[in-house]
Amino acid sequence: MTALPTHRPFLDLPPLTGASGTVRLPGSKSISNRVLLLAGLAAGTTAVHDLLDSDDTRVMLDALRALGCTLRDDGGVLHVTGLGGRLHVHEADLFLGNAGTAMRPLTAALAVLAATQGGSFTLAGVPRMHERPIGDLVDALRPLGCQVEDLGTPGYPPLRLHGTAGGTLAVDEPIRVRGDVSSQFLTALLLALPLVAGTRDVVITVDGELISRPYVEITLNLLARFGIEVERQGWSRFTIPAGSRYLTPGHIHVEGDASSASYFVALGAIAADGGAPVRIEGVGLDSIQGDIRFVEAAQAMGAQVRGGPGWLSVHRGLWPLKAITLDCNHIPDAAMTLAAMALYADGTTRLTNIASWRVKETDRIAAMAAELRRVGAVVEEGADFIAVTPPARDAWRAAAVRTYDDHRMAMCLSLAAFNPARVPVRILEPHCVAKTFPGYFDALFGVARARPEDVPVITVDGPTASGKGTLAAEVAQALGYHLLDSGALYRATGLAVMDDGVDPADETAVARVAGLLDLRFDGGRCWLRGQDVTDALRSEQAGMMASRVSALPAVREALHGLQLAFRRAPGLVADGRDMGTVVFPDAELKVYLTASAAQRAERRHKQLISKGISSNIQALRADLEARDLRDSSRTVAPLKPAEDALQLDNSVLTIDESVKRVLGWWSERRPFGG
Ligand SMILES: O=C(O)C1=C[C@@H](OP(=O)(O)O)[C@@H](O)[C@H](O)C1
Ligand SMILES: C=C(OP(=O)(O)O)C(=O)O
Repeated sequence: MTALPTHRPFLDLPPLTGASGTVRLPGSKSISNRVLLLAGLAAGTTAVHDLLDSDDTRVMLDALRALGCTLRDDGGVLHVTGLGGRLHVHEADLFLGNAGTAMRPLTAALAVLAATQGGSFTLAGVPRMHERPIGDLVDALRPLGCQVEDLGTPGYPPLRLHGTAGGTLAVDEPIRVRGDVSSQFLTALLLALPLVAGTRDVVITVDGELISRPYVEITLNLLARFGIEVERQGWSRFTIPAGSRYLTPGHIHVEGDASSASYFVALGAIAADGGAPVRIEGVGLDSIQGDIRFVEAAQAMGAQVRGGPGWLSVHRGLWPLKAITLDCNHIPDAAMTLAAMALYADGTTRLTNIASWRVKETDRIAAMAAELRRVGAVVEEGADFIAVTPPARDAWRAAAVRTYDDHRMAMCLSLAAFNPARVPVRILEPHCVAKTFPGYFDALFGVARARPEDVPVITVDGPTASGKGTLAAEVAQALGYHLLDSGALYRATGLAVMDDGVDPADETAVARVAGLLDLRFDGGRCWLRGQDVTDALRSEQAGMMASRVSALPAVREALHGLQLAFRRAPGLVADGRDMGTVVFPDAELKVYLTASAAQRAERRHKQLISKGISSNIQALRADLEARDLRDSSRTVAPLKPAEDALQLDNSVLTIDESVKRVLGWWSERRPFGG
């Protein structure tokens, strides 16, 4: 399982200037949750390849598990052994988060199963899910004989579905469902009703105009993969033939998510102007997802897109982008990305026929209008449209934008960071991307470029054992910034010098070792020449050696470029001894961390004891004082606070208190207010 993003109150994006490189997309949410349900209803085992791992699929997996399906992860391939249409568990309380693709289809499937085999199931979600309509689906199920009880506001989750064994359903007459609020109600019936199509055709008719039609095509496509060939007459009559049974295809592959692709198509259109394109892998022009047609909309705005099976490649074409007016009913999710692209258009972009935006993760028309205005755009909204006029160059504002627990708000608004005014953007509650794209920001920073001088840096300098490593790591974690433990570079040089038997006093030889340092930081571990040296770096011996080699000017010079390269979006926290004075003299915040020698000796003593290493506190203190003296009296980059550094004596502060202090200073310096 991939790690879900850390919960942090905000993520600041520096002004971004360009983009190129490759993004590998996570799996499609719509395909993943349909495949999981179909595999869960079928007999036998289905091997699902490239399944999306996100909030929406986790709630579906939890539900299947609770219902008695067997799930086995085998090196990234999920083997789902289904129920074969027979309930194994007759009572369960299911929590479905904010996943429409879990709530609606499971409601239909469990209503039918409970009504025919007996059982009682409650389906609930997050508070917003309890504001998302489901009445049209309930209204379709009740006349069949399904018992659906409203546990809250009628027409909305939570619901209880129950029934007694041996019940039959009235499916001889066509089953009517409204299609103008969400296509997921029809999808839910199509996925569930093969359960009762044993001896007769089951017909579903759609009342009212069906919206979001391409999602119904995904449903039909995947039903066919599971052996069920639904006959469709226009968009108003669907027949599930008598004798339909879910048959596992054995293996099934989930395409990359076409809605997730839209952010990178937009990125290419806005920012890939330097030769190399933004390449998107995992979804291509052969996709079965309707949102692939976002590509046409992006092309109409000026994007240059090429593509093939499983890939897209995007360049900037027209600039500024061309404003468009578009009926977006066929691409309700990706259309939000057009609203963000509209920030860079040559006039007013008008997106119409998007009333369903109002009943999704949030009221997306209202939310998008409010947040685009916050960055400076002029926005008009109506019941079913939004019209966006970009900010004039000097009207762009550094804004803290709200995301309303809506993944797409966070991803769309990140595109505002390419503004010509070079103002940063603060994304509030950025972890909401976990609904469908947990790694979104990493993917974005993997391809987006910022000018180094626009990337914010916080430096934390101070004497040995002052706790700067811990403080810097915590601050970096809180802000989602990169971390440079510059001491580790010197320690690693020290280790490499010992390894190679180089004389630590031979400046030229040591500098050569430093210049060729093959060092990699990854997930809190550090590899030197392919070997994990995380613990070795912390040894007293490495520390003493670091202090010696770091006094050599040629060594400091050799490591300088390496250190500068850590300054990458979204930002950097750099800890060391000369970060604020020499390496990042333009850092926005410089902290000089101190603690009394007695305190530092005691901390180091405790640290060593906890590792089972005995030590003498007096000797430690003498060592520290000797090192302080050597570090502050050396001629190159002596240890001293930068003139503009803020001093923090943490002798009597807890780590949390120190972190809070630094984050407080930081927020005072940011342009977002509050
Ligand atoms: O069936 C699906 O997978 C979906 C259908 C669409 O919803 P509506 O039919 O409610 O527009 C879409 O917005 C949603 O993200 C996924
Ligand atoms: C509307 C969306 O989700 P859901 O599947 O919960 O309807 C979406 O992902 O944009």
